[in-house]
Amino acid sequence: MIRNFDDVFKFAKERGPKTIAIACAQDAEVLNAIDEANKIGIADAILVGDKKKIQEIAKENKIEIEKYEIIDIQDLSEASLKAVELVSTGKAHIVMKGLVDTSIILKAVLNKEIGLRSGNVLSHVAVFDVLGYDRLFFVTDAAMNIAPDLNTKKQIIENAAIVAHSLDIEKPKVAAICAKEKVNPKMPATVEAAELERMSKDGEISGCVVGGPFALDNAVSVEAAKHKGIDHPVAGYADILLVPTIEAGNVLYKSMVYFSGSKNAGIIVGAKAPIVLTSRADSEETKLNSIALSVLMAAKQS
Ligand SMILES: CCCC(=O)OP(=O)(O)O
Repeated sequence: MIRNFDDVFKFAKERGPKTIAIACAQDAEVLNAIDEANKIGIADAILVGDKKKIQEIAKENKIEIEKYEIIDIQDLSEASLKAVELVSTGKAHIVMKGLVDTSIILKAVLNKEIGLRSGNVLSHVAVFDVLGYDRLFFVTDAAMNIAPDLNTKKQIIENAAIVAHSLDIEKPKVAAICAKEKVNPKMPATVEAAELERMSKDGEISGCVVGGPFALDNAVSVEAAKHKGIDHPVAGYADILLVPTIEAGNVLYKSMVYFSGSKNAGIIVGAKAPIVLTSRADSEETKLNSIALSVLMAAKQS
């Protein structure tokens, strides 16, 4: 079982290298991250984007850019489509978002002719290595699904469970996070959380154990759960934190990055191949962690 990012890198070295097609690669953090991933032997890259800018950034950052194939496309949508096409035609295993809006790259991923649709719901999974915990947390969905309905939440959970499986966590515990741990008909998220637990018990959700509703404290802290008198196999032991809406997820994501200094990674799953997708403001380290995570996902999917 993989418990932290050191383990993620250890296993990515064993299960990689994988080739990453980077859409709009003219970004210093992205180029430094992919070059580091290449140096440690987990990834190779095809850089799609503004060649002149890519070469300038490489020179400023002392990156030996000759090692990589560059496909010169300046238009962001066209570059995103080309990166996706490289994956759908088998020339690369993973797509990575460079200096481009999430909506543009996702439009390319969903393109009917050359996209990477699989028929499943696509969702974002952020992985956090939090100081003081001996396991990784999976937060979903902080970036894509705005206000998922019950069935979409089920699929978001199953997508996150697949990511956990790629990290050798066989039966992840999923907490459906709400503002409180009791069902309140005035709070629809609590009603749906209880329904997700029921669906899990009845075998309608695969690859994990779901509990809910939980507030964040009793999902991640055994002491908090005991203090509140909650006796449940998921209470205090959650691996996957299913948030009710994108606002809750995005605030949790950015709180963990900016207030707790947690290490993190992010990918989109549910397509035919993993898509590395972090916040534009995330660090080079986060982008490198995300590459390592995507290598494990690609190894699982191939
Ligand atoms: C994974 C977080 C998605 C996000 O908020 O991205 P931006 O900060 O680039 O908007």
